[in-house]
Amino acid sequence: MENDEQYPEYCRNKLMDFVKKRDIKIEICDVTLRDGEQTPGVAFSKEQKMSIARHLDEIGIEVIEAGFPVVSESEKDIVKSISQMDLDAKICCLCRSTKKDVEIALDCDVDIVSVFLAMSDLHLKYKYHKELDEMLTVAMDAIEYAKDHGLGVRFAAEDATRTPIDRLVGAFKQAEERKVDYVSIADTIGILNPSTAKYLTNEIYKAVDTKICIHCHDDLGMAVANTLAAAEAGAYQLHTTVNGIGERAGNAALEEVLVGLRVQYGIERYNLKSLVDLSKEVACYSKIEPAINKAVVGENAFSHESGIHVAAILENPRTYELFLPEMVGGQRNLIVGKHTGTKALAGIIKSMGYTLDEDDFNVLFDQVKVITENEQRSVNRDELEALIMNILEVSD
Ligand SMILES: CC(=O)SCCNC(=O)CCNC(=O)[C@H](O)C(C)(C)COP(=O)(O)OP(=O)(O)OC[C@H]1O[C@@H](n2cnc3c(N)ncnc32)[C@H](O)[C@@H]1OP(=O)(O)O
Ligand SMILES: O=C(O)CCC(=O)C(=O)O
Repeated sequence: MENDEQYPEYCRNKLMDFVKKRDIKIEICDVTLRDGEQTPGVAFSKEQKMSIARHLDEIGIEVIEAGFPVVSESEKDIVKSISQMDLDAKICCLCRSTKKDVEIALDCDVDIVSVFLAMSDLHLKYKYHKELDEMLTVAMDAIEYAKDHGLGVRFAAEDATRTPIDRLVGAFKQAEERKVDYVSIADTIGILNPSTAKYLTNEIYKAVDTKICIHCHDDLGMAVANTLAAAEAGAYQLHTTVNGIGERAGNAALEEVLVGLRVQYGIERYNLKSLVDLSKEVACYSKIEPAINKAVVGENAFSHESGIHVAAILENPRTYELFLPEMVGGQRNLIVGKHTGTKALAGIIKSMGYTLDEDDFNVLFDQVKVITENEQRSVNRDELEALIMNILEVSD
């Protein structure tokens, strides 16, 4: 394989030079330990949460949402323990729009509280059974209380993407008067697409001077695209979870957002080398394996079987890889299957230390085709070696 220094680890999307967008000035707030843990059936232990937090910090994640302390005494203890880990990342926790939740957060020594409030008609009517003004008054009181106690504050508009924009702007302005540090656009039910993510973020960007957060759910499989589209319109804090875990279809996947930031916008400051390890860790603790074809961290993210692809990859992997597996701590797998070609098979057996004469090679190639087609599967390296040994024995 060619090791050509002129190619970097990844291919920059040069088409981005033609796209109209704001300067990408961003930070990441990873919410794996809070929204990620809201995945049905997931409950991380204290040790697991602390280990994930350390890993996120090593990657260079700027803000870690450590939990929702009002959930339980144990959750409160975990959030406090993470706050005391002395990480570079700022530690944030979730609070309803109540003083009580902020008081509990204060006990946890967090840097930032995320005070959330839904303002859509549906949520006001069926969840709170209250008028907007009443809810907003309580929310602003909670925000003032948090600010008075020296906390950083995010005012998060739950279900923002089904809330009238003027109502959203009005509430954000009230929060801004109270000097909140961030306002958050939460796409709670995942209705956005990249066009509307850009439109809504742009409207908020024009109306307020406070940093904007974007929090996307993946109900239509667009959470990562929506997050990046919002960043192009001026969103500053991008919310992610490892492996995209979270409520229902999950959240914007950290690994995809980080690689997206690098490939699309050239943001290189995050240490991506441990993304695959972190994914495995979270998969183990959450007991949820990412899909085999999941971008960046799925088992097939760097697997290749097709003869034409493998033949080219053997010359230079960049022919069929947007970024090299080493960039994210992954590994390339060349698979022997129905679609394997002669160059690929020759390259693979050579890498295993074998060379066969033409007749033996043709026998091996035919055997591989028969097995993979009749049994509808690939051939692993042990089996391939056994086939080779058998052929060599017969021809001796
Ligand atoms: C979009 C999001 O992800 S929001 C976060 C969602 N996460 C979770 O719910 C996970 C953890 N939740 C829990 O452990 C519990 O639901 C708790 C501890 C938060 C609350 O438990 P309970 O006191 O038993 O209340 P319950 O869950 O039945 O109902 C929620 C209450 O919170 C209120 N509430 C919900 N959101 C808010 C808000 N943003 N601000 C103020 N009150 C709120 C509801 O109106 C309801 O109040 P009510 O009890 O007066 O009717
Ligand atoms: O916007 C936020 O910071 C959190 C909101 C949230 O979790 C949601 O609405 O799904």
